[in-house]
Amino acid sequence: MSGNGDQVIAKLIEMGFENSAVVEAVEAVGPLFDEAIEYILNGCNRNLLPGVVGEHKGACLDVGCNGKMEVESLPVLSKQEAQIGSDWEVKVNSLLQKQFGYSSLKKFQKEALVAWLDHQDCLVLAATGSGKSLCFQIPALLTGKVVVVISPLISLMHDQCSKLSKHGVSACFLGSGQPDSSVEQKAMRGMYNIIYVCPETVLRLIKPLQRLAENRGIALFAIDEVHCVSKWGHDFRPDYRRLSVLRENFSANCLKFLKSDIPLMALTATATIQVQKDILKSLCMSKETKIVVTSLFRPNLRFLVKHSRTSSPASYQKDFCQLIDTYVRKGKNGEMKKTIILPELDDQSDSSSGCDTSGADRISPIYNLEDGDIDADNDEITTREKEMSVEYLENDVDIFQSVDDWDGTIFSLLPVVNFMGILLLKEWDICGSSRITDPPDKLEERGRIMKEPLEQGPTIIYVPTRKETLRIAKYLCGFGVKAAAYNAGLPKSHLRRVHNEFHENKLEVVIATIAFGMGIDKLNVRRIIHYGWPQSVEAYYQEAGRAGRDGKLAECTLYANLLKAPTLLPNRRSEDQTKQAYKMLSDCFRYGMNTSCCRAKMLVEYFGEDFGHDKCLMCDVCVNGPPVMRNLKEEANILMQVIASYSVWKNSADGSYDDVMCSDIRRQKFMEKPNLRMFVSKIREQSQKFLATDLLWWRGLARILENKGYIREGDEKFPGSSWYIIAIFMVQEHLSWHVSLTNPRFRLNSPEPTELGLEFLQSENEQTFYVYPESDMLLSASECKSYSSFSEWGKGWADPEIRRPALRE
Ligand SMILES: Nc1ncnc2c1ncn2[C@@H]1O[C@H](COP(=O)(O)OP(=O)(O)OP(=O)(O)O)[C@@H](O)[C@H]1O
Ligand SMILES: [Mg+2]
Repeated sequence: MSGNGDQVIAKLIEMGFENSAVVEAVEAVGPLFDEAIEYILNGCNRNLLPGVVGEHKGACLDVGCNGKMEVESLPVLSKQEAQIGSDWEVKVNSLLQKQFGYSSLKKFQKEALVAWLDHQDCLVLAATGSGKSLCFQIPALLTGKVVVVISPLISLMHDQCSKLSKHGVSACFLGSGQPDSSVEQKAMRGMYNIIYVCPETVLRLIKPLQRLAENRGIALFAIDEVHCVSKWGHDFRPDYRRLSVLRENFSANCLKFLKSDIPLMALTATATIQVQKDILKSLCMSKETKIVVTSLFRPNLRFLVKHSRTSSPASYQKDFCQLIDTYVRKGKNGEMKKTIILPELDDQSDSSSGCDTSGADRISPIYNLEDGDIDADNDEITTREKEMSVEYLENDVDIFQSVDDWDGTIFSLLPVVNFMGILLLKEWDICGSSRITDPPDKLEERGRIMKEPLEQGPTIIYVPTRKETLRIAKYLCGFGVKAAAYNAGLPKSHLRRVHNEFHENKLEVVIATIAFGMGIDKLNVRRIIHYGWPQSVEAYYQEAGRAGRDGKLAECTLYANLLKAPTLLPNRRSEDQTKQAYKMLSDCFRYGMNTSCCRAKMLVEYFGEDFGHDKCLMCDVCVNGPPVMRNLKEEANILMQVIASYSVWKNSADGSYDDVMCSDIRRQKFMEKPNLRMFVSKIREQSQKFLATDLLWWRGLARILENKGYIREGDEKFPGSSWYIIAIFMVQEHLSWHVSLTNPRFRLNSPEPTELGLEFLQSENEQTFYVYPESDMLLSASECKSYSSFSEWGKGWADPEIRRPALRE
């Protein structure tokens, strides 16, 4: 990043660097942000300050639930340079029981600790809710040294501090959200066992942290939610990328008093293989980094996808009827609490105008609102939203229960050699409670669990825009559901209250944007609803991971308009980031379109895990079975033909395409900007049989052909992209084939048949092409009223009676 000198100076000062140091750095390196930071930090290296800043007195300060500090004894085994003997496991188990009330470490936690004991860097890839936090909390307790945890959200840091405080562990968080200005100084004098800090702040604290390392000692740098490092990930935070300074500034080379580099421990639940590689490289983690991997499979989560137009009151009525029923109609003993008559709503009406809420408590979806507090029209989820969520802070949240019902049952332990030739510990660490303790291959047992009703518990509804959080909250409140909106544009007082009441089980439903997600550790969330397309599979799985952290059955439902391709939410992105964002959106779209593959399998395999089974037996695909396979040889042939002949024509301009292009203008347009619509109209001109076949249907077929490797995007400049999804955008937005992403000159070429595709076209003997039609194909066929050879399809799909038997052996 570079900018004008004043801007760079202002930003650096805002980050907390000293005025004089900033000015000196910018004078030395020019208005270059990264270089200036490096200059300042290197300056730190040159001028390491000796001496004790503060004395560690064997006492620590806890952030109590009221925000006050209380002095407590340090639960440490010894002071600096603790001798951790071979009996470390015994010590850890005793600490675990004493401090947390857990009986033992989970297998993956133990592996991460072994790496740390060996002074090794470690990358922990473990499922949401599996207990990654403990991997970096234990080293602090075991040594009495400080653990510095880099975390992306202040709300998350605060939650963790509050929870630790409940367990009698001293912890604090630093940064813009810290109301007490003395905490930072105290932390740098070694008065807390665990310091949570956001990346922006850690960059400015390098020098004091080096002093801390010399005095009390730093046992470990933990980088939580480390997928934020990677621009290939779903939640890229540029400041995370600068964390390579930790390796540079806390190595034995740099700090002579260290015997070995201070180890780095990086943790996440949602990193694809590409992201994992990027993390290791970006953080300059050691070549010897130990990678601890658990299965990302969450066996107690049931995944479903449902078609809904979303964001209209008519859809709310259809989609939330059951939810309202769950919370409002059933009282404590199962009897009706109050009668709510669901009103007939018309699509245009205001979300709650037609609701009969007589007798229902009127609940406001927003607390403490003053006029002008909400900009309901601000639909954008911008970088600012994330920043605001970073700024948001609760002072009085201390509501977590101490629960010990997560059992690390290991199903298999198989070493796998990963992409770097590093030995991976691959384990099935199933986070089940007593209700779900069986491995996924015990079909009958899982089939039984699947049929059981969900227990009582709250719901989180994720929506793409701030406006929708308000609309849906208002709609649900209108029926007496205790619901509240949560988005970063709302006043902090409201957000604090929602956070509190959600954790205290006073709220039944929270309707949130992405501002309410990462790391939230509430045990009994029973439903996660995504209302509208998520931006990526990673974000989806991360948010879905808030459900069922008690190990009991929970449901994750994606409601999306399966007839409409998703769109990218506005955000500032570079060209590369935009391409990547489209790629991730396209993967998410595939997940929604899928009708034949187990959803849990699709999700975990997205992250590079071999699921090892065909079915989870709980998701909608496993339960309902795939639709009937269809022989689409004829349809595939004709689509391939028009694409292939276009490709030939484009290369040789032999005029064959002219025959079907009626006007010069159209021909010209097609020549320059071919799109699926035009291919389809060409098919319609060639064959009466396909006159009524919907464009959406062809779109689905094109996707299947691409998946089979029969067609591909011709432009190598856009690797990994799916041309079909771009085509969808174009069809919907009436855009040209020349897609303008961030760079208007960016150009996509037309799809072309692959060699495999050409072989397929020529294979006269190959009479069949059986495929599972996907969601858009089925829906478009079922909605098609006029003549269509596919008109029976939708019926087949909708009617379970004529679906495939659900659970095949
Ligand atoms: N060894 C253990 N035994 C029993 N329970 C544990 C153990 N370790 C952690 N837990 C529990 O697991 C739950 C989830 O822990 P944590 O928040 O660390 O998960 P996480 O892996 O960081 O999830 P996410 O990826 O969503 O942030 C916590 O409620 C914690 O109490
Ligand atoms: Mg976590």
